[in-house]
Amino acid sequence: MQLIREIDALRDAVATLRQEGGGVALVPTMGALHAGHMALVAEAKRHAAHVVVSIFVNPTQFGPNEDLAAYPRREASDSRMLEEAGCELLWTPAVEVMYPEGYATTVSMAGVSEGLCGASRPGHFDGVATVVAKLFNQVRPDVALFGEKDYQQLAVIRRMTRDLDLPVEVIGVPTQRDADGLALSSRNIYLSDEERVAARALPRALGEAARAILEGVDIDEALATARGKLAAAGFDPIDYVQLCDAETLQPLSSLSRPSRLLAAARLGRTRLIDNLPVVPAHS
Ligand SMILES: Nc1ncnc2c1ncn2[C@@H]1O[C@H](COP(=O)(O)OP(=O)(O)OP(=O)(O)O)[C@@H](O)[C@H]1O
Ligand SMILES: CC(C)(CO)[C@@H](O)C(=O)[O-]
Ligand code: BAL
Repeated sequence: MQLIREIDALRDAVATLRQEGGGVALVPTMGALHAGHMALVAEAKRHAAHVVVSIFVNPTQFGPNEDLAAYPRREASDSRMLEEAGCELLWTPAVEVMYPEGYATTVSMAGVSEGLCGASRPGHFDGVATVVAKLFNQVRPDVALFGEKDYQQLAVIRRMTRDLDLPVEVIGVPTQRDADGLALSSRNIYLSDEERVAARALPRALGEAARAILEGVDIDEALATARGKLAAAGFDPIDYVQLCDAETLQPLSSLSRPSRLLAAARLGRTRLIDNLPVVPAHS
């Protein structure tokens, strides 16, 4: 595996891979890799002969009071995991390479980026859309893979790719979970042992709410019950528990079309997110 830090070297290395044929897949990450990331790498290998992974803790997607400084960085173990998984190029630009002196461009969109985490994390999705657009231009992959764990992020990237006519197929990968259902996430490392036990209330509350809604329980009642379960488990604040249109992410008051149940809440110093599909049988 080649570890590359400069754009010219990246472009040369990707051109060499492309000459071999079979296509190029990109898996953008912020490192501190776990089985969730490795699921994306495994899926990438099913779509292209060559897998490029980026590790870049993108400062522009962190708010002023968020955990940019504390965000886990594990370069050595990340490299080992990627080498073993068959990744051929690891793109790890420095912040100054990604955002050089004089940088002044932001990719921003309306709609899917505005509610949910867009409301809780002002500017977050501008940061995400901008860095992913840059990663797409730097690597020029045929396919790019993102996790459904960050469902709103996936929707933002799909929207951007369509709107800007970017020649990249965006592929979503199902959320990988721990044995007790908690979505794998780099930030789970922040949880104390006690908090880690309490955190399982998030997937459980969402699962129970999804089942209730499919059984005809009033949506507002089901969402309020889920919020109550999270509060009882120690989550505070609860940023949102919301049933949304699966594509537009607009809030839904009836189960009229394929939907997604999304939640974000803080447990101690750790903000956790999760989401589940809610698809009525007749849809
Ligand atoms: N449990 C998971 N299942 C599927 N995909 C995942 C999972 N965790 C992360 N991913 C995906 O991996 C990619 C890189 O995410 P990132 O590096 O931010 O890791 P993370 O675990 O999401 O970290 P964080 O704790 O900051 O949310 C994203 O597309 C993300 O959706
Ligand atoms: C997509 C991404 C790599 C952009 O920094 C990040 O938001 C992430 O890891 O989910
Ligand atoms: N995968 C999540 C990226 C973030 O929270 O910034």
